[in-house]
Amino acid sequence: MEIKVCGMREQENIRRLISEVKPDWMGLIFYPKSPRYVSDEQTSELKEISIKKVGVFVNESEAEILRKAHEFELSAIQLHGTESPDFVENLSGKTDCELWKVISVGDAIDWKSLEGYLPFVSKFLFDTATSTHGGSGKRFDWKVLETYPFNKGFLLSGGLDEASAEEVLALEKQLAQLQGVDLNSKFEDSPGLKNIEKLIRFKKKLEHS
Ligand SMILES: O=C(O)c1ccccc1N[C@@H]1O[C@H](COP(=O)(O)O)[C@@H](O)[C@H]1O
Repeated sequence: MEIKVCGMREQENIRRLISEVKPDWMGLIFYPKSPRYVSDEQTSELKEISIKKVGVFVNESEAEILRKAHEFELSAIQLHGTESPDFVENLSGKTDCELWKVISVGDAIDWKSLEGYLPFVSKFLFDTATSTHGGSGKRFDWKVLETYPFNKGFLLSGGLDEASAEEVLALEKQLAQLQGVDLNSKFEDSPGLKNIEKLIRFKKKLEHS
């Protein structure tokens, strides 16, 4: 099970994340309205760090996404807005980064509407639909995923906390396409500052259950 820790930006916090938690991915949020926003001033301290970085974008222009991907040496681009399949197709021709499309989940998911993304994305990421786009700390009802019809892997997101580990493992038994989890606001002491001890405990629970 992969672990992505999102919304990182403080140097000492990142150093501890890499050495003590060792997640598979670290997320940098490039959505200006987010309290976890990473600005261009942080480029030099964040580019050359030894972990795969995912840039999180919300309805950002293609040029800006490509610029940030280059500047911050991203391995993946997480499209967290209402980006269309055409937008994702165009972007896929211009970058070597993995593309992840976020699906905002309300009461139900229209699986047909995801088909257009399939050739261009490495994975989907399911998050709770909210007006802030993400980082809400709110969970959706995971039952809607039980009818997931594709082979494509996905990450589970939206309000995951320490207590979610057992349920995540139960869902993994049901759905082989569940590749990993995305951890964010429920593991924070303040926006953008993760509680390393909570992350370590969560990872241990995933590994030892
Ligand atoms: O965290 C944010 O501020 C944010 C803002 C806009 C888009 C995405 C954002 N974060 C992503 O939100 C999900 C779920 O986070 P949470 O666990 O509910 O806090 C996660 O994928 C983050 O990458």
